[in-house]
Amino acid sequence: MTSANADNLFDAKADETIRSCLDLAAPRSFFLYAGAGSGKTRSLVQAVRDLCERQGRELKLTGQKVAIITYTNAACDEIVQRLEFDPRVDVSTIHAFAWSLIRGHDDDIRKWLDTNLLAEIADLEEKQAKGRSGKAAIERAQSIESKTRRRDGLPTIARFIYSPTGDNRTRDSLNHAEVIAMTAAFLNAKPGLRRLLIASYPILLIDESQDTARRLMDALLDVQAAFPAQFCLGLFGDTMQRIYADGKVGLAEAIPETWAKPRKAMNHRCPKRVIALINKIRSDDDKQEQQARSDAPEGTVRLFLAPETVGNKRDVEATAATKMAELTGDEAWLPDRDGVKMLALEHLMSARRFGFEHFFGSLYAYEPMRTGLLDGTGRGLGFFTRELLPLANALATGDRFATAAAIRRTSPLLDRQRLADAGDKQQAELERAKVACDGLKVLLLAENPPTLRAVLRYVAATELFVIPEVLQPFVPEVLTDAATEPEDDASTEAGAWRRALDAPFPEIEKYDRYVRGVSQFDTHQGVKGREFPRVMVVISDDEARGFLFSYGKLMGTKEKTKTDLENEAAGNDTSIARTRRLFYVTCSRAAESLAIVYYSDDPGLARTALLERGWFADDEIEIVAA
Ligand SMILES: Nc1ncnc2c1ncn2[C@@H]1O[C@H](COP(=O)(O)OP(=O)(O)OP(=O)(O)O)[C@@H](O)[C@H]1O
Repeated sequence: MTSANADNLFDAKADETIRSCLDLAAPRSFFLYAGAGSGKTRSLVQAVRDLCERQGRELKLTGQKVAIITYTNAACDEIVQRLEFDPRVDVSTIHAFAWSLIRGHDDDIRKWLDTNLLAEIADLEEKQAKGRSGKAAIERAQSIESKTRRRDGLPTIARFIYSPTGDNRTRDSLNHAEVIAMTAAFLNAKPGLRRLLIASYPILLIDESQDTARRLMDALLDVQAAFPAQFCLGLFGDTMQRIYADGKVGLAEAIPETWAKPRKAMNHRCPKRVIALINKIRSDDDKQEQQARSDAPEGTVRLFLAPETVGNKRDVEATAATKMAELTGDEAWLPDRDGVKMLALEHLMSARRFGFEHFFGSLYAYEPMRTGLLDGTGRGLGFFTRELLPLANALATGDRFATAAAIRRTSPLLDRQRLADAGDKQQAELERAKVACDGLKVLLLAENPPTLRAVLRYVAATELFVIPEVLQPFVPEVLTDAATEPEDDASTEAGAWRRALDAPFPEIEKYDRYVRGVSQFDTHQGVKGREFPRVMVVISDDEARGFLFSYGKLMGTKEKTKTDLENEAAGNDTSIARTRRLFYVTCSRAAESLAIVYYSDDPGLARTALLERGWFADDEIEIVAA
């Protein structure tokens, strides 16, 4: 047997254990505990495929299914495809799965909401009584009012609705947290729902279980404890990769003795040098060590240090990328090649680097829009990304078919009924559409790209597309009230749009690529479960402005605070532990080479601290720009 083949079998025992657990006649629950790149997702897919081969007939006869819960919609699609759309398997996100269990239980939902809203209102009123007047008090009063209104309206709602991927802002809709909390509560309190769950899904597998909403995880653990012989709960995860606040702390310790606990110790993804680094990062946590494949390349890791105060961060990153190209001999590292996955700490850092900050930052400042902005479904966005952008691209390349297709889809100018009504003036109508497109092309290709506002007005004047309601206030030259909010009012949807419309049109394409996940950029959290040949991790505590993570503390340039020490002593999570886990996730995405660009408050001190800790060798650290 060649050594690479032997590597494939290195953790075969774990797969064998999982295989024996997935048995409809004698199910056994299990927790697969394994580090990054160890093939957890691969094991999951293989185990289900194998089960379908062995007992697929039984599943078909009983109508029972295997349920798989993944973390993201992209991960769902990936697994569905790898299982070749097998109808005996239901793959969904936790939110979609939870909703599938409780949807239609409208009376129970109403009762739960009523009790929950009452408790929330009581809590707010108590705070209001104690608190001082000011902005927080005004917001609390608004919140009390809207919750009271929502509670009063509950009896009139016949059917509650929910979209796992949407904003859920209508009065009959539930929000994400409510669906999770409700499902957990119903599973705890309603034996019928438990029985329905295990009868429909005798096997439930959860990928990335370390980040699964803890309330639901607890409820599922309880169901398993009540029906150990009828229900197999299979958890795949890595506690070192718990990066969302919602995940269950201490999951590994909560697993009952009776469960199988297979382990995998080989990392099939990363080169040797990256594995050595992530083993070091992990050594301050649970000390689990991974082994590289025998055919794994050595790989390259570099830490580029620069001061937080450096003038142009993009120059630093370009210098680092060029240096990586030299070191690895891999030209795909060169800055203009788009071959590197750039991981920033948060979305605004990506928007700044990729060049869509004006548009994105303006809308991102308006909190209620964030979910819709990040998945591209928010009000008004489709007008730019799904209607205008395809037309703009078609016009820019002179593709007449694509141009016709882009306007035919939704333009009122080519509306069938309208053309039919035009009778012998049909030709004139078609000519109007052509003239409108020609004018748009001139506008878009002008030396100075137009603002979104200019494009919006042009489209309204030519009737190329229907203007969505949220953008209508910005069409007239003399603005209506909604569009003339104070300059800095980011707390309203109209205020956010007013500023976003000042962005140049080319930002739309970048924004669109970013949210579709096909750009070079992503966040540290956004890439869990994925892998890329070349990864650049960009770190700047100042720029991220977050309080959840602190690379300064992790890298040894900032002291732990009193709260950190207290949390550590009490066994609670700390910002250092959180940051360490996030760093472990990002570094372990690299399949070939890894660059870390770290903007530090004290690069010299960071260097000394990291050398002492042995994370990097002396010649692997470079201080760029002073
Ligand atoms: N036994 C194996 N032989 C060869 N390649 C493997 C094997 N197991 C996994 N791989 C490859 O290693 C990579 C990582 O696998 P996978 O994504 O399933 O790991 P994971 O444990 O889910 O990772 P992470 O926790 O880091 O997201 C993939 O490219 C996969 O195809």
